[in-house]
Amino acid sequence: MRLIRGLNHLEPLRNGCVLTIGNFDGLHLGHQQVIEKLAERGRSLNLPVVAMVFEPQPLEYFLGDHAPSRLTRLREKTIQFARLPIDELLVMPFNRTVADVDAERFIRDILIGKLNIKHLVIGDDFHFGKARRGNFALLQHRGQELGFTVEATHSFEIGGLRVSSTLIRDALGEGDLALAKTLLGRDYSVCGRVAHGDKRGRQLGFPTANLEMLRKNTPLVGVFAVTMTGLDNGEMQGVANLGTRPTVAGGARAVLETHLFNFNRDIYGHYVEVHFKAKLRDEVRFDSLAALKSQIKLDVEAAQAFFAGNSHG
Ligand SMILES: Cc1cc2nc3c(=O)[nH]c(=O)nc-3n(C[C@H](O)[C@H](O)[C@H](O)COP(=O)(O)O)c2cc1C
Ligand SMILES: Nc1ncnc2c1ncn2[C@@H]1O[C@H](COP(=O)(O)OP(=O)(O)O)[C@@H](O)[C@H]1O
Repeated sequence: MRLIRGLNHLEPLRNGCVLTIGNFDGLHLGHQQVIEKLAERGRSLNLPVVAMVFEPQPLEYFLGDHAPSRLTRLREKTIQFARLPIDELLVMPFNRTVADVDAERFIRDILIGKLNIKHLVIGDDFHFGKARRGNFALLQHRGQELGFTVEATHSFEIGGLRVSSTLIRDALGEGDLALAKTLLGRDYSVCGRVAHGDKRGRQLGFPTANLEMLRKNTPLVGVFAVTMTGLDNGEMQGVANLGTRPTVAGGARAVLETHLFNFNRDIYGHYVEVHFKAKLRDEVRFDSLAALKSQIKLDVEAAQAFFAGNSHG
């Protein structure tokens, strides 16, 4: 998969492509199905498979802090996309200029001029262009004139539930990691680079690898049994706190802190992925560091019990 940031970095696709456009936040099972179907189309037409995402997501541009929390930041989306059968991920910066492009021009200059689309897959509620005037009907119309077909994605259901980013956000908000996993097709995870903290963890006896949650807000808070990948020794088990650390007055922005079992290495600067396996409890404010330390000891035991139970069945 090639990652292309902005149309300026894209040579016009002379032979055309098959395209889908969306937010793809979370790359959940519904998204994965859309990509699989698009890839089939690409194979039968012998054309490259392209996905277009906007960054920031349009709602974030318009609503700022009031936009729904993100499941996946761009880098995480990129990692998940790379696991799917697509050739190009086209990331379009979303700003006033893009928001103001009128729908006809978006079709003419971008979809045809640059991408030369032959087949397009979008949600039937997809709107685009200035004042959101572009929609499915317009695309179908222009498709007939300009020589491309348009297909609506069908909502994908599991056990009667319509898979959506919103449903996953709600599941995470309730700490229902099992439901999130069912909808995502994998454990919910967060990626990032291990950063320096306040060096308090070591004093407490529980060093923690810290990932700053760079997204504005996180749908998930609490203490969890987790695994970490990205280091050279495979999947490692640990316990993690995701939140604002009220005991040490952490700050407004959430941090993900992972204490790994039976591990004692400097991993600052490593790019890792933390996979959430089970929620152990909510984050609380303790009156003293001693009380926090006793609780962390119990959390470690609870997480180890979870892993021990799971390995037997
Ligand atoms: C398993 C675990 C559970 C935690 N639970 C809480 C908590 O409930 N409330 C809280 O304020 N901080 C909690 N913390 C965060 C600690 O305050 C934090 O790890 C410690 O201050 C070290 O910070 P540092 O890595 O910046 O040095 C928890 C940390 C771990 C590893
Ligand atoms: N078992 C472990 N789990 C997590 N990090 C560990 C562990 N052992 C050593 N480390 C290292 O120690 C660092 C965490 O120590 P800590 O005192 O919490 O410092 P900081 O406040 O900078 O996070 C991690 O970033 C990592 O490099």
